[in-house]
Amino acid sequence: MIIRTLYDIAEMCGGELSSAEDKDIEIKGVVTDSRKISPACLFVPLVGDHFDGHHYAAASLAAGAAAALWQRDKGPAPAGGGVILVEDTLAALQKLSSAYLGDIAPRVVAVTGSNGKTTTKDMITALLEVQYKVHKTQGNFNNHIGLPLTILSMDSDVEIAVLEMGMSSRGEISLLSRIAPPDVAVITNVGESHLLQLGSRKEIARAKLEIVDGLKPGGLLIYNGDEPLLAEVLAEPDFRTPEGLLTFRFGQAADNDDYPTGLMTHSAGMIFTSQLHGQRAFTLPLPGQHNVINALAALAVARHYDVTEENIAAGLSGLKLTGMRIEVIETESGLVLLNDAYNASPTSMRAAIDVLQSMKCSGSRIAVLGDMLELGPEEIMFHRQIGSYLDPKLTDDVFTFGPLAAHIAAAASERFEAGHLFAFTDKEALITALNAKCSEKDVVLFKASRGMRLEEVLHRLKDHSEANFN
Ligand SMILES: CC(=O)N[C@H]1[C@@H](OP(=O)(O)OP(=O)(O)OC[C@H]2O[C@@H](n3ccc(=O)[nH]c3=O)[C@H](O)[C@@H]2O)O[C@H](CO)[C@@H](O)[C@@H]1O[C@H](C)C(=O)N[C@@H](C)C(=O)N[C@H](CCC(=O)N[C@@H](CCC[C@@H](N)C(=O)O)C(=O)O)C(=O)O
Ligand SMILES: Nc1ncnc2c1ncn2[C@@H]1O[C@H](COP(=O)(O)OP(=O)(O)OP(=O)(O)O)[C@@H](O)[C@H]1O
Ligand SMILES: C[C@@H](N)C(=O)N[C@H](C)C(=O)O
Repeated sequence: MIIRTLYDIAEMCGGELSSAEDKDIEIKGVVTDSRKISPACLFVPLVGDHFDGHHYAAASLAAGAAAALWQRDKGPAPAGGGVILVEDTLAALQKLSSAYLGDIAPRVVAVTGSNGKTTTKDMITALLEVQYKVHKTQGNFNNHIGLPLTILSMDSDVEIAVLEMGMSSRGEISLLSRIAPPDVAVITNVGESHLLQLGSRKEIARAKLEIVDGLKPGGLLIYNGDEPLLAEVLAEPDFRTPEGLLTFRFGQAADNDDYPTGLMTHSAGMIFTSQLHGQRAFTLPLPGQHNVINALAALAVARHYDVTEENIAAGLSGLKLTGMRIEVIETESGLVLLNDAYNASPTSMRAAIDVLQSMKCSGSRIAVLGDMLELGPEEIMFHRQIGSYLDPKLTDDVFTFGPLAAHIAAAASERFEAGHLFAFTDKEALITALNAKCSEKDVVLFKASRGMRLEEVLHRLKDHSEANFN
């Protein structure tokens, strides 16, 4: 984490010390939540949708914060610690993080895309950290607040920072790319996430390509070559191509720079070979063909940083994914739960259904699917497409949750026999029905947008299975 004097912090964030006497106060770390104060930290009050952090500055100083930023338009600053006056605390937080990153000067690998940012970030980190001191985005801290906090939590000896950059509107990734100029930028894919705000998939592709706005001269762009929209935007006359841009395309198709040449599902994940690695087989402790494609992007980063073959193998075998991304949970009774409940869009929903429908199962394959949010005016069509994608020969029962997901069930009814589709808008009723339906021989997939909190249903089924299944 950042450790600096208050004088240095003021210089780095463009602020002004309220009192010169405070210049030698030592700051250890940055906190934006008064409920999570750490000794000697800098408290940064942010103005949010529900609270104004400035109301908690005095309490933060009393709780052990050494100093606080204070927005000039918020009246008199609190007593009880050092104060740096700024015009805008969020802008100051971002500027401080950018200055700190410049001081430590690690290599920066930035990861964006509609689906797979967190997964691919975890994979890249797993491959690099065998050979380098790596710092990565924790959880999903990937926006205009999360990225600065990620950078400021980095230690001074980090060699490579793997930073997730998320968005839901144009301009957001450009800002993040300029806060943390990448040496390598990765675009996992272009799906349908946040179509509501972007309006078209081409606009989503343009938003993802904002990641090169901060790319350092001679930087490398690693992108999904199966997505024609990315190549189209890159070729547009008014696309601002960074100086000395290097590119690398990965994907399923054989015209990519790297692609799978062999792929097999096994009990604990996937085994694959790729064009660039000849006969060498990689074991991925994750299910899903989409994760093999993510792994190709991670391998491209590892090769760029000269990670040895043995360290790549060690990294893959030690891979630990952030939770709720097609997480396989084997309960004591034998019931298998696929926790893919962190988020959902049509592309990731199809990928998850592919995993469910490929799983060996002595009982029923059950899909519990919730609303996919922020898809814009064609949201019903997208949900109906998922219903049509489900194969009644490979998925035995479908439970839907939410008003949009009801359209999944409606479309599936054209192929599924009666008695296998169950639509709910009440979470407790869904839980009761699902607990009654499932047995220890089943495999159950859970997938919905973050806003549905579908993991709550998974946890209730898990508890029920532990109490009632033999
Ligand atoms: C600002 C903040 O951190 N808010 C968090 C807070 O929200 P809440 O509504 O409760 O409070 P306010 O925001 O109004 O509070 C303002 C500040 O006051 C502080 N405070 C409050 C009360 C108190 O007693 N003391 C205080 O000091 C407070 O801490 C604030 O600083 O709590 C919520 C629940 O924990 C948090 O969810 C909320 O965090 C917001 C959403 C946030 O942006 N956090 C980032 C650190 C972050 O990166 N969060 C990620 C999710 C990022 C994300 O959604 N990414 C998108 C892509 C980007 C979309 C972009 N357009 C966007 O806006 O995000 C994706 O698809 O991945 C995470 O939490 O995982
Ligand atoms: N390449 C991919 N194609 C389709 N789906 C994917 C891909 N990679 C991951 N997924 C799925 O997308 C969902 C989100 O994965 P992950 O959290 O890694 O992506 P993300 O881009 O960080 O998502 P978010 O933007 O919601 O934070 C999970 O269900 C995961 O299984
Ligand atoms: C928080 C926002 N970036 C997001 O992921 N929205 C999804 C669609 C959701 O809320 O579920």
